[in-house]
Amino acid sequence: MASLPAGAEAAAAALLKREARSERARLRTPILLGLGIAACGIAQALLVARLLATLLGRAEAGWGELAAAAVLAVLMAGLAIAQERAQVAVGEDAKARLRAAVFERLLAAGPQDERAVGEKSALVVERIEALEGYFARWLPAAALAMLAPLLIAGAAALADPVSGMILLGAGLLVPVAQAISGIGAGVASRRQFAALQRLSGRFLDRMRGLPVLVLLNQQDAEAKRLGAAAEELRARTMRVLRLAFISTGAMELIVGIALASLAYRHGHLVAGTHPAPVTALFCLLLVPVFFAPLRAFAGAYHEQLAARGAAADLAPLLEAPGPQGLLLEEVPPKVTVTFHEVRLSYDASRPAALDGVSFRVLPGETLLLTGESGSGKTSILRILMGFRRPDGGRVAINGHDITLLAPGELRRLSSYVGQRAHIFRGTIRENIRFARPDADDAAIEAAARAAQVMEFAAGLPAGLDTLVGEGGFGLSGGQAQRVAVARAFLRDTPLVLLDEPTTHLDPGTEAVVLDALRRLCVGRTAIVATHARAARGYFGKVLQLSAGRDAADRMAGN
Ligand SMILES: Nc1ncnc2c1ncn2[C@@H]1O[C@H](COP(=O)(O)OP(=O)(O)OP(=O)(O)O)[C@@H](O)[C@H]1O
Repeated sequence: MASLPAGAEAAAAALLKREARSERARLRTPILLGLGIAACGIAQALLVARLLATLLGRAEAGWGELAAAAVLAVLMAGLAIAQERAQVAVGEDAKARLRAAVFERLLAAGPQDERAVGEKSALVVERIEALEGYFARWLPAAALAMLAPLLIAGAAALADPVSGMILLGAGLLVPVAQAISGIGAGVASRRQFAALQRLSGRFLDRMRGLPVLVLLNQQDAEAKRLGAAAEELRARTMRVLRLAFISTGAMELIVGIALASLAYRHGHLVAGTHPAPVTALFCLLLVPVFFAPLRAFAGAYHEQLAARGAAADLAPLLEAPGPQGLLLEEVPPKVTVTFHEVRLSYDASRPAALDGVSFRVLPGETLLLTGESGSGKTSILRILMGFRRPDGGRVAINGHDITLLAPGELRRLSSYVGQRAHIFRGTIRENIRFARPDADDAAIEAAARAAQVMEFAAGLPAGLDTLVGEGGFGLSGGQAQRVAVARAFLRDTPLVLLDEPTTHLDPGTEAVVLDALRRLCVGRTAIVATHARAARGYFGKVLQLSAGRDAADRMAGN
C-alpha cells in the first residue's frame, strides 16, 4: 500500500471535508481561543520588551508592566486549557458521530457484509480513533497556522516593517518544508497502518483458533510468525518516527533562520546604540509567539495523513447508499412464500448458487429443503432474510415482490434458527429477550417453556437469571439451540426459517429440539433446510435441491 488509489483518495477527502463542515460551529471555539492566545502573546512580548529595555537602562517600565505580564501569563495558561478542552470536544463529537454511523451501517448490512470480524472491529475502533487527531488537532491547527502568524507578523510590521517581512517569509517556509517531509511521511504512516492491521488481524484469527493450534502443536511456530509481524510493525513505526524527527529538525532550522535574520537586523542592540530598543526586543520576543501556531500545525501534520488513510477505508461503507425499499405497515398474520425461477449468483466466475428454483409454501405448511452440501439451501433462506437480493426470477410474499421491501422489513416477518445459536454474555432471560426487547417476563417464560428451556434452566443456580455466555455458565450445544428456539417463539412471526438447527446435536438432544421446533412450525409458514436424517422429524413437503436447482427438474433434463 504505497499510496492510496486516486478514487480512494478522493473519497477520503470528500468524507473528511463533509465531516469537517458538520464540526464547523464547534471548531470556532478553539480557533478563537487560539487567536486570543496569540493576541495575549503579542501584548506580553511588548511588556517584556519594555521591561528588558528598562533593565538595559533604555526605557522606563515599572511594577505595573511586570504585574500585567504576569496576569497575561496566567490568562494565556487559562486560554490554553480552554482551547485544549474545546479541541478534545470537537474530536470526541466527530468520533462519536462517525462511530455510530459505521456501526449502524455494519449492523444494517449484517452477514451481507462479508468482511472478516477482525476487520469490522478495526473499522469501528481503530479507524475511527485514527480520525480524532484530524478534528481535534489538525483542523484548528491548520486554521490557526494561517490566521495567527498573520496577526503576529502584522503586529511586528507595525513596529518595524522589515521584521514583519522577515517573520512572514520564515512562516511561508514552514508549509513548504512540511510538504516535502510529508511526502515520505504519508507513505510511511500508511504502511505502518497496514502493518498494524496485519498484526491485529492475524492475532485475532489465531486466538480464535487457539485450541486447534495447541492440538496441532503449532503454538511455538505461530508465536515466531506473530513475532515476525510484530517486528515488521516496529520497523515501520521507527521509520515514521524518523521522518517525524526530520520534520521537527526542518522546523527548528527555520526558527533559527528567522532569529538570525532578526538579530542581524537589530544588531545595534548589543552595542547599545539601537535607536528603538523596545521595538527590537519586541520583534525578537515575537519569534516564539509567531512559531507556536506553526509548530502546532507541523505537529498535527501526520494526524491528517493518518486520518486520510482511515477515511479511505471508511468512505466506501459510509458513502454507499443505505438499504432502500418500502416499509411494512404491519406484519401480516399469515404469509404465502412463492419462488418463481429464482436465480442467485455470488460470484460471476462460479456457477450460480440458485439456478431457476420455484416453489410455493402456504400458511401452516412446512417446506423441507434437502440436498447435498452446497446445493443452495442456505441461499434460499438468505434471500428470505433480506441478506441477498435474487439476480433473476421473482420472490413474493403474499403476492408482493420482496425486492420492493427494505431488507430490514423482511426480517420483521421471520424468525430464524441456524446451526449454532449465538449466546451473548448475559442471563438466559436477557438472551431470549433479544428477540423482542419489549417482551414482559411472562412472555419470556412462556417462550422458554415452549422451547423446553425451562427443563434445564430450572436446575441452574438462578434459573432463567443465570449468567451465561462468555465467562458465564457454559451451555451445551443443545441447550443453546433451545434458547434460540425460545427466541423464535417469543418473536411469534408468521414465517419460520430453520437452517439445519439440529445438525450438531446427538440423537437424544436432537429429539428434544425437534419436538420444540415442530411445535414452533404449527400454524406458521416454515422453510427448513435440513439433512436427510432430521427431515424425518418434520411433517412437510420436500424440495430436493441439486446444484441450485430442483433435483426433479434436473433428472427430467429441464
Ligand atoms: N458468500 C458466498 N460467496 C460465494 N459463494 C458462496 C457464498 N455462500 C455460498 N456460496 C456458494 O453458493 C453455493 C450454495 O451455497 P449454500 O450455502 O446455499 O449451500 P447449502 O446447500 O446451504 O450448503 P450446506 O448444506 O453445506 O450449508 C455453494 O456452491 C457455495 O460455495
